[in-house]
Parts: sequence; structure tokens; C-alpha cells
Amino acid sequence: MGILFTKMFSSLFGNKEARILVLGLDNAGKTTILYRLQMGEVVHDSKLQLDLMLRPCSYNNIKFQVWDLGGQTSIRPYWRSKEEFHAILEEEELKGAVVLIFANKQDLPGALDDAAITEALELHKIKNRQWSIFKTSAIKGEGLFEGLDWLSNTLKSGGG
Ligand SMILES: Nc1nc2c(ncn2[C@@H]2O[C@H](COP(=O)(O)OP(=O)(O)OP(=O)(O)O)[C@@H](O)[C@H]2O)c(=O)[nH]1
Ligand SMILES: [Mg+2]
Repeated sequence: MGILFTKMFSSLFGNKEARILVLGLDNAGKTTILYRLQMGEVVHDSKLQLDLMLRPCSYNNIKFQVWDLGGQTSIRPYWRSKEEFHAILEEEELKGAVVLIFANKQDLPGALDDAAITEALELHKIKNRQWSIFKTSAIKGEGLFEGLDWLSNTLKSGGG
């Protein structure tokens, strides 16, 4: 992993404020999800919006600083296989980090559901950390807050 990301991860997880690092394949819906969470609406022109960092927000009494690395090309090669997914989790700076996976675009026919993604990414091989997967549709606004509820409850109870 490049120095840029090593530094970025260090600053993200180097203090006690809960931070969310958003990673995902190109076009997965990361920016749409972030704007939906921040503003409660679908922003169709998301490419023109701030892609790297949105303002801090608070949910369920936990402050989140959300980073969307979708615009950072060097992270993308790490995401193209399950091996790369698991390799990222093994990065020193992410040890113990809670993992929340959104299986997005569930409103589209043929979208992989949570079970299919769990199998494809071999999520059951994740060790020593808490993880969960939620079916979402950023367009419809479904599933996102269920995921965040899980995340905040997990963080509050000491996970991560
Ligand atoms: N049908 C459907 N479309 C979605 C959903 N979420 C996002 N999209 C669309 O998918 C496209 C890509 O969404 P983005 O949010 O820009 O994706 P991204 O992951 O930020 O993409 P990059 O920044 O290029 O990596 C846009 O046209 C969104 O409107 C969803 O839940 N359902
Ligand atoms: Mg994006």
C-alpha cells in the first residue's frame, strides 16, 4: 500500500474519534451513500461533489468523520479480488477496525445479495474483528441506517 494511504490510515485511526473509511469498487455507489447519509437525499451529480472528505457528522451520539477514497486511484487495485479485500483488512492501521459492508444497488435486478457477497468475498474468514453486511439501496434510501445502527452499537459496546 502506498505511503499516501499509510499516512491517511494513520491519521484516520490515530485518535479516538470514530471514523469511517469508505472503500469500494468504482461506481459502487459510495458517494451516493455518503450524500444520502449526510443530507438525506440523492445527489445525482455526485461526481462534481467533494469526493474525498465530507464534513463531520454525528449519528447516534457517535461522531463520524467520513472519508470516501473513491477518487483516489491507488486504492482501487486493492479491491478487485477477495484476496485484495482481505489484504486491506490486514493493514496494520486497520487491525481491529469494525467492518460494515453495504451490498448496494439492491433495487437493480441481478444485484448480488448479502449471502452472495458473503460467499464471494469469503467474509466468514474475517477474524478478530466484528463485521456485518447489509443490503442497501442508496437510491431508495434502504438499509443504510440499519447498517449505521449496527456500526454505532458495535462501536459503543467496545468493538473496534
Ligand atoms: N440503481 C441504483 N443506482 C445507484 C445506487 N447507488 C448509486 N447508484 C448510481 O450508481 C452510479 C455511481 O454512483 P457513485 O455514488 O458515483 O459511485 P462511487 O462508488 O462513488 O463511484 P466512484 O467515485 O467512481 O468510485 C450513479 O449513477 C448512482 O446514481 C443504488 O442503490 N441503486
Ligand atoms: Mg465516488
